[in-house]
Amino acid sequence: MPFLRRVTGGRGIPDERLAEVAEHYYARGGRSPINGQTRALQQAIRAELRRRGFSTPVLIANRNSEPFLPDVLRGAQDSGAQRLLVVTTSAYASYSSCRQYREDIAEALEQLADEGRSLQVDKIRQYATHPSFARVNARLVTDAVRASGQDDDDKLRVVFVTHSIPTAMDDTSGPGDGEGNLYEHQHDEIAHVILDEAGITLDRDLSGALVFCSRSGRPEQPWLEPDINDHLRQLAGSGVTDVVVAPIGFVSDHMEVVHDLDTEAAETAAEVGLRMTRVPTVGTDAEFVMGLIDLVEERAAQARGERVDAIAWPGEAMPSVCAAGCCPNLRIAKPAACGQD
Ligand SMILES: CC1=C(CCC(=O)O)c2cc3nc(cc4[nH]c(cc5[nH]c(cc1n2)c(C)c5CCC(=O)O)c(CCC(=O)O)c4C)C(CCC(=O)O)=C3C
Ligand SMILES: [Fe+2]
Repeated sequence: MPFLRRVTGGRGIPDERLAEVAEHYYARGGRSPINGQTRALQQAIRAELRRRGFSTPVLIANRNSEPFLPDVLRGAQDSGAQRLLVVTTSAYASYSSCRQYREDIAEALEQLADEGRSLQVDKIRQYATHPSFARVNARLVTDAVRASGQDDDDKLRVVFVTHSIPTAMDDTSGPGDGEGNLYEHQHDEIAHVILDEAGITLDRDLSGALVFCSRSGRPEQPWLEPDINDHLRQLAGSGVTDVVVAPIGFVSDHMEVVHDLDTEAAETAAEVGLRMTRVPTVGTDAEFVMGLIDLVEERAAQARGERVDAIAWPGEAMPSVCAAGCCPNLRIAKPAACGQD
């Protein structure tokens, strides 16, 4: 509950919802698998850096549980660090998946400034549009479609899933000079190229849809839809027998995946008679990790003032330094690090 209260900090998520979510954690020993998964990613990043000849220390900091960001920054400075480069475990644009992290970095730096400390913190660009991310997801979906054993294209659907967010948050996602809705748009584009790639590799005419999980908030507040469970019920009545569920919105098999998909959505699928194959998240896939370290090198080159060609697929590269006012906090304006504002 203390963790859940920190996550939702004053955002009007009803207590009943928190009590319900707490049960998902209690059912798994009172903790999330995300901690172990983040440590595995830390090791994989460290190994890839070593392979490229860098001995840079790799630290973990959380927004809502130990080790907390300000403590980690303080510790890093005590051991001699002057600059840090942030890699978030979150790929897409939006307030929840990008700016909120930047606000927490700014707040931590302010705390340190009050203690007379100063550190420079930069961040790699959001990597949903770095080619490695879509490529790894396409390979994982291809393998899962093959493993499903369903060869009839009419009977199989790929169900792409991401975290629902309030529609008001999606509406303002993006650099601000664009049309908004960049969160949903980036997912749509990735879902499309994955279907294309998997279809080409398997010589099949695959179809699928983008759906959402883990909605919270007040019922009267609109969030992105359809919910995966409603979508599965609908598919069952349309001749589909097999679903391949691809959690493209997440980078590890954390609680949203093991509970909301592997438990809840799997129950719905069983109830309506659909066979469900769940695609793994990118996790510590070597190609994904290499992509992250390519971005680390890209950001370092930018910091040295070198011209870099920021590769992207699908869509456009997100900036390493976010635009002023992008993906705004809809409740209170707060300072955010790693951006023009
Ligand atoms: C876009 C997005 C991502 C993906 C990008 C990213 O990864 O950043 C994400 C990831 C995650 N969300 C997580 C956990 C939770 N999110 C909650 C609540 C919320 N998430 C939101 C959005 C997102 N969330 C939003 C708009 C809310 C409403 C309240 C608010 O505006 O803040 C709540 C409160 C209870 C509830 O209502 O469900 C919990 C416990 C965990 C940890 C899982 C674990 O422990 O294994 C992870 C990785
Ligand atoms: Fe969340």
